Amino acid sequence: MTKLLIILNPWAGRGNAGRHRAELEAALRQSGVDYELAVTSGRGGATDLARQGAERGYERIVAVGGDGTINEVVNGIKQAEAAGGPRPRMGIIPLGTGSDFIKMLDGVVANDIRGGVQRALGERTRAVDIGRIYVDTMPPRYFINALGMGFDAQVAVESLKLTHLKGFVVYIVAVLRALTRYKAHPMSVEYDGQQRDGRLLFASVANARCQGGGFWLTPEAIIDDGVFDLCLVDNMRMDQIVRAVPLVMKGTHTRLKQVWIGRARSVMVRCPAAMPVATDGEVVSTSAREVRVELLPAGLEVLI
Ligand SMILES: Nc1ncnc2c1ncn2[C@@H]1O[C@H](COP(=O)(O)OP(=O)(O)OP(=O)(O)O)[C@@H](O)[C@H]1O
Repeated sequence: MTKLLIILNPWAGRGNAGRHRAELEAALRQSGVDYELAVTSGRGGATDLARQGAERGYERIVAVGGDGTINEVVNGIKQAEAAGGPRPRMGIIPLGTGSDFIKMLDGVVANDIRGGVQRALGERTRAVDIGRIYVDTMPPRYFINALGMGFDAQVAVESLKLTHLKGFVVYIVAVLRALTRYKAHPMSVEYDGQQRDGRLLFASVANARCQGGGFWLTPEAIIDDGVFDLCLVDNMRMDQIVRAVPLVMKGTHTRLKQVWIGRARSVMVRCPAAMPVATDGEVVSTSAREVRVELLPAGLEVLI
């Protein structure tokens, strides 16, 4: 009989996930499934729990939280697989702030606990692409939604500091803070053997269309097409960025002359002055000089 490992990040959605714990357990009990509930105690906790769960033979591991929790569970599953273990399938019960990744999954809506439990127990899966990144000398990390380098990663850095705010306002305030703090540096982007150099505001390598809690940076991306969508943005003045923000929220920024959209399977980004890097909204480094990205086609089965 199926046994689920449920990994709950109580802090996701600024405490929204923790407040739904009783409802989650009631839905699990009602479904009759055998499950173990593991609660994270801090950053990186969901990665350790997912890796240990995979090593202990769980075939289905369910992330309960936002994109950061999903990212950590993906990392745990992929780490266990890289060490020679089997690859469990991942379920998602979305209780986060932005929950951008689930916007790619038909019928998956935020805060739908019963629906999430049903999907975790069902047989429908979607094999989605996964990104693997090597940042300077750090061990590899994985992402499922998007990788940001430069200004968009600085937005993630700022949003982590805004613990007193909730919802979409977190990202708007984080953008405003990043605007006053971030300085664009020369970057060199190599993608599938081609190259673009310049003083970039940011470089984003995306698997999905939406990131940062509602910014449709790569509006044509498809999570299982075997290729990344790239969005490179030349440096802009502050007033130009402020005018571009509402366009990015609709995905219509792609017509701006400073924006370049492309596709690639492998990407290398160098920034001698060092840049912030974030995957799925989680800060990986605040001072990276070299980031290598590779695509793992159909790298994970998501229970849908
Ligand atoms: N017990 C905990 N206490 C505090 N923070 C935690 C705990 N467990 C995990 N975290 C951290 O919580 C952060 C936020 O998680 P997550 O991204 O899932 O929620 P969110 O930011 O509200 O949603 P989204 O990323 O979809 O906007 C992650 O950086 C994670 O490492």
